[in-house]
Amino acid sequence: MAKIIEGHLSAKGLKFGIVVARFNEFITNKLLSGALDTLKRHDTAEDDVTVAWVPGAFEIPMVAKKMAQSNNFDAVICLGAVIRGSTTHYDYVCSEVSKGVAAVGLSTGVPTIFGVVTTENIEQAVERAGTKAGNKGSDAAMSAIEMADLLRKL
Ligand SMILES: Nc1c(NC[C@H](O)[C@H](O)[C@H](O)CO)[nH]c(=O)[nH]c1=O
Ligand SMILES: CC(=O)[C@@H](O)COP(=O)(O)O
Repeated sequence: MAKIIEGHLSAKGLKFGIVVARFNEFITNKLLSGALDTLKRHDTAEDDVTVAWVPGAFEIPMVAKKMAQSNNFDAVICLGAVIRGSTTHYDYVCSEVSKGVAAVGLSTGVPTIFGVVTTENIEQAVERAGTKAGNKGSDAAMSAIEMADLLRKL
């Protein structure tokens, strides 16, 4: 019989860092609320959550890395909203934030969760920030809880 190791959704005693981008704050505030609400509903103590605001999604990886290296967090949740404009800027920001967040997780061993919405327009972003397509901040918090629990068991 194989030994199966799974992360469960109990966040009691776990510590979380959240990095959230101020750019498109009308969306990222909703992602943050979703993440905080989900952590709370899974028994995370308020004192066990630290939130750092950064200017835009491009800056997320640097602060996520600092948090992950601090040994103070079981997981780091990255929240942002990159919405396509009329130039190629969108592609550069998306590419850097996604690669950067992945690199932080792999290089530090601390689960670093990608809760950045990358959308073609504002409507798609609104849909993913607590309306018809759920709340990606809340989804990111669930992934963080599961991964933090899994990592402590491995
Ligand atoms: N256009 C978006 C940005 N752009 C700003 C960059 O993230 C960065 O802050 C700036 O280039 C300075 O280094 N950021 C987002 O989060 N969302 C966008 O839609
Ligand atoms: C995601 C972005 O880069 C965007 O806000 C920038 O818009 P634009 O390409 O029109 O400068």
